[in-house]
Amino acid sequence: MCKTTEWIQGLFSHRNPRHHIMTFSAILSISYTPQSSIFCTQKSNPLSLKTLLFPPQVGKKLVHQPLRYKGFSPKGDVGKIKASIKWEKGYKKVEISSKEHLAVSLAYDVAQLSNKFTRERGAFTVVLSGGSLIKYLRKLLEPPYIDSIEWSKWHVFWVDERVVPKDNLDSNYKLAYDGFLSKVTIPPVNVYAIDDALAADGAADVYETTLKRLVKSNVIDTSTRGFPKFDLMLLGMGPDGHVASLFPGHPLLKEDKKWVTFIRDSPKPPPERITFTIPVINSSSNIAMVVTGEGKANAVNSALEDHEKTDKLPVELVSPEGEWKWYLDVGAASKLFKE
Ligand SMILES: O=C(O)[C@H](O)[C@@H](O)[C@H](O)[C@H](O)COP(=O)(O)O
Repeated sequence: MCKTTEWIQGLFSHRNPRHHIMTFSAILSISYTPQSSIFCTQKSNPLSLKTLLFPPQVGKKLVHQPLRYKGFSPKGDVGKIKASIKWEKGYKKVEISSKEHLAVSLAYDVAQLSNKFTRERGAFTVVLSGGSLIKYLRKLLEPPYIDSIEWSKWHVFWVDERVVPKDNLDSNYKLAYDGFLSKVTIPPVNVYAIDDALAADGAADVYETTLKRLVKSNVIDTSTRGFPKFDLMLLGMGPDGHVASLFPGHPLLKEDKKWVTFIRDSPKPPPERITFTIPVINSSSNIAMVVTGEGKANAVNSALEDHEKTDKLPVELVSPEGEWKWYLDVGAASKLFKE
């Protein structure tokens, strides 16, 4: 159930001088209640609200003002602002909030999805990233979630992993284990770490074989194109727009057959990694993009604007079959909604 204290909805068109017409539907809310869900459909009366809040003469400028206009302060925890940005497959949902509120909202959404998939499929397949993502899962370790989530139904994977021993400080498995997995009751057999005894190519092959087995036994769903369809993929993004271990300009971005591949020249250390490919990422039922920090503002802006480009950032190749929601802090969102 979506509980929202105040809704402002405006529908508008914006002509991007560099490209062509983009249509945004911006939905702004102020709320202190963690009410959002990737599936949460907000009920409002756009016509009357539009008439009330955006008089007919409203143009581009006013439409871009609400972030400042509503007294949105980068320092104050004023609640969150949402925007739903239209794109060819529906809406990219965007939430902008403080880092603390981001963690609250993310936990709420993950718990909703866990309930849904556990009920519908008897399993919940979750893909983790490395980096700061793990710390944003921290609210799941607190009541009410820690006691109410059916952890035994979770199956945990990594969208990418560094090819290092599991007890190495660089290991994404170690990061997730120390910060999250060791504190919940997911059966160890449902946690799919890489085989750290193998080199990158072997580890990628073995990981793909594991995925194939789990697709066959219906633990992992399948997309119409025959790729594994994970229930929820939790992605981070680098300042250069990389996702998983798919980096700008790298040939791996074009991989369209393999499910899992490897890289030996990652520009972000350590150099050897395995990674899911773009078609696997795009087959997801839900993608949650968790992006914080001003250093990522340009890449965020690029990814959320809908104009045509030839040289796309990795994040701009993400185009999930299912739902797509962005969780941004004020820094990462600082270049959005600007003239
Ligand atoms: O193994 C990795 O390096 C990560 O999986 C990587 O893709 C990460 O998710 C992004 O770089 C964002 O990391 P931050 O959130 O820490 O910036």
